Amino acid sequence: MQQSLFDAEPPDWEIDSQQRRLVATIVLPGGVPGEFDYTVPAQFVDEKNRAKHVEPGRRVRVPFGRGSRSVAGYCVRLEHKEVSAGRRLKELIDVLDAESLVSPAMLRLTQWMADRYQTPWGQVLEAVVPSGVRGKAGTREVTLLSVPTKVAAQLTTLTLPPKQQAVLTALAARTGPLTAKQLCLLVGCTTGPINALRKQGLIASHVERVDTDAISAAAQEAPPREGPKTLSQDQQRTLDAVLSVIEAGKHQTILVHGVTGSGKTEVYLQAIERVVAFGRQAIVLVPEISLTPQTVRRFRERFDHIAVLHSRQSDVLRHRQWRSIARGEVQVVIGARSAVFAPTPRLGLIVIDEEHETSFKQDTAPRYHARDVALQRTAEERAPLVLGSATPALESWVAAQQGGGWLLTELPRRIADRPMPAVRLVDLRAESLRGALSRQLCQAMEHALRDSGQVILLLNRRGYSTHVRCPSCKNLVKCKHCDVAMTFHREDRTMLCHWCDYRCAPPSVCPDCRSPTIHYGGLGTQKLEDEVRARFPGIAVARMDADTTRGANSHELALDKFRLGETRVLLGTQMIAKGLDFPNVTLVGVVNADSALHLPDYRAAERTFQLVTQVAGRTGRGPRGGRVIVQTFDPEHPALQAAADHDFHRFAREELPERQALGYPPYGSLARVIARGSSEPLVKAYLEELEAYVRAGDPADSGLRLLGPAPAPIPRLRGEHRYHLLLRMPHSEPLRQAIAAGMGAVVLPDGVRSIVDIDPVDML
Ligand SMILES: Nc1ncnc2c1ncn2[C@@H]1O[C@H](COP(=O)(O)OP(=O)(O)OP(=O)(O)O)[C@@H](O)[C@H]1O
Ligand SMILES: [Zn+2]
Repeated sequence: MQQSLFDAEPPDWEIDSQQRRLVATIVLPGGVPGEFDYTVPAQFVDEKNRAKHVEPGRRVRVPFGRGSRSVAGYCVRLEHKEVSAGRRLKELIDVLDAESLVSPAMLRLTQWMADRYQTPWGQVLEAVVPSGVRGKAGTREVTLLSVPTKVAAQLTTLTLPPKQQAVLTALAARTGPLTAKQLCLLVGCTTGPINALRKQGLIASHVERVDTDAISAAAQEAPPREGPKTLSQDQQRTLDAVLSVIEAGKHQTILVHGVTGSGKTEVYLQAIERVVAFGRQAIVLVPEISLTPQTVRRFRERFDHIAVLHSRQSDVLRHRQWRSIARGEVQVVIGARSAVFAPTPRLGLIVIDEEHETSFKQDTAPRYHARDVALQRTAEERAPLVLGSATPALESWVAAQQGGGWLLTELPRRIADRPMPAVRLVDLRAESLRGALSRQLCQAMEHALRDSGQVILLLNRRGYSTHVRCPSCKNLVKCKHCDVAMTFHREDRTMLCHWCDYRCAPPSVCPDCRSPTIHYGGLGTQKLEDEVRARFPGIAVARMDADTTRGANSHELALDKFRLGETRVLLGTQMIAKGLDFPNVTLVGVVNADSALHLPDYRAAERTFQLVTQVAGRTGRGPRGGRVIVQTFDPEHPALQAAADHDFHRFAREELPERQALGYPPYGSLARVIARGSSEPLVKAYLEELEAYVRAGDPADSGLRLLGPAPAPIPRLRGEHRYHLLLRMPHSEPLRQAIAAGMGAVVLPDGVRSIVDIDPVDML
């Protein structure tokens, strides 16, 4: 949608002067939709002042709206246009960036995202360019002085006052430019003679951005170099498939389905070596949680120039890395989902490891999925995309079947033909459980520890007691602001809401019926830790969850201790479930496999399959083998049965027909509109109106299905009521159009906010 901001009455003298004008098109970062045109004054196209040159990808300042408020926006287009008769465009006020923040390719990508995720283009750009880059963190502008070549040639023929002569000679003798301050120090003068020389045009100046300090970002010590490993047959076959696409210089998506421990990472490394040999760059996306020192080390052992991007970096470091990547100095960028926007000048390959992970989906606007963005980017920049997983997302799996257009390669065996670990499902209904650990799991732990093996225990709930309940009135202690149970954390003796972080003291009487007894039920990682310590005295136990990994390096330190064998039992939430490669782990225990099974989410079975398969994959990775105990109240569940057999094919075969019957992804496209506000009737009424509008405008044969509006599974969050509307259609494009039309037409009442989530992952 092209919009222009015109003044109401053009002055008379403008009307005749219709001509082609240079017009900059601007989008705004603050969520205002639309594109806005401005004319460009001559000073912003002056070749002599590149720092103030207007250019797509730079930010500019413009007068906006009726009051011509000055706002910053991104220039996304620059072209000569007929300015329509009798109208006058406003003028650009200033150019804010001395160089473009985003490449033309990235502009196209963000425009695609804006459409795909129904988010204003400017807002997408603001999210894609890190704040450290926008703020040019760690740099400042300096004015640098130099002697123009013409002047340098006739240096000896000039007659100048002695000080000026000294300054000019000193500056001419330097190979690089200097600041005025440096020059003063060098010659031992004030700025007087320098200014005099600048006035005469004998010294030229230009403005440049420099680092505030000279510390190199690459202070990391390089580990000893490793050569490539001799590949297994499966690995070689997979590598060949990837290399043939790399060499063809085209785009193609390759799904690498390899069981846990089949050596997928080695294949990525060798493929990237080829990309780097071609002078191109690779981007490797990993789930944030897998950004372990182990993964990074494996890349550092192979490549000279690595950039690691993660969420805990300072703005200064992020800005330096961004610039270094943009200059083409970095061979491999490793990072979580936002690394998909790394400004590599010659992209040769994107790899997404553990491509099924939900952390690749962003949960704030723009609600993009890094897999889809990577697909679009590699298609545009004609590079291969490699997706790897032991448990591919069903969307990817279907796309890689016959007719889906992707290539599929499989690694069905582990490295060195190691067997997959035996998995035993323990039926908790048949156990009279005193604590968290069944008799079988305890025995297996004793056995593993006696054999000097190590143990991983997965429990996907942090805290001590996950529900605190009054035994007489049966009421749960809930968060004051959210409709969710609060968790008791024993370390600081507080009740905590995991959604809004609200804390309060544990109640001494029931808040509802004042009964003096309160029951602390439900099992969290803290309680599990206590139980393990009590049952296995003298054994070093470590817990890893969001509470223990707040410190900057705590995650790495905990894993290092486990790798060195100082910790014997590692227990924690899903952050210990994937990516880890510790050969001495001979037992994995899943304390409660059902936690994800009963979520109100059509992917509940898939999530359960993935989690159990991935955590089971952490054992049996060394010559000593390994086994897995999975505790469940639902041992017949097909997802658990398939996970116990490490049988992804069977899981897919059983799950896909159900998805197909219901029209859920991968057989249909899904969107979710969530509305929230303090007034429940208003929130509900808004979605009802939206639902009615979309339904009325729907052609009968579109296949549209509308579900709701209904209260969201978490009906109240941070003091606001939440409703949602689910929309399903066979194809994504018409679905997005229907939503865009509805959102455009139905007025949002005051105090109600709404978001659109295309291809939602979070269903709560
Ligand atoms: N060709 C090879 N020869 C010997 N060892 C190898 C070879 N390829 C990989 N390895 C080793 O095998 C182990 C498992 O490999 P890797 O971690 O890459 O597997 P993966 O498929 O990524 O596993 P997961 O999906 O479980 O994370 C690693 O310790 C790795 O160094
Ligand atoms: Zn809360």
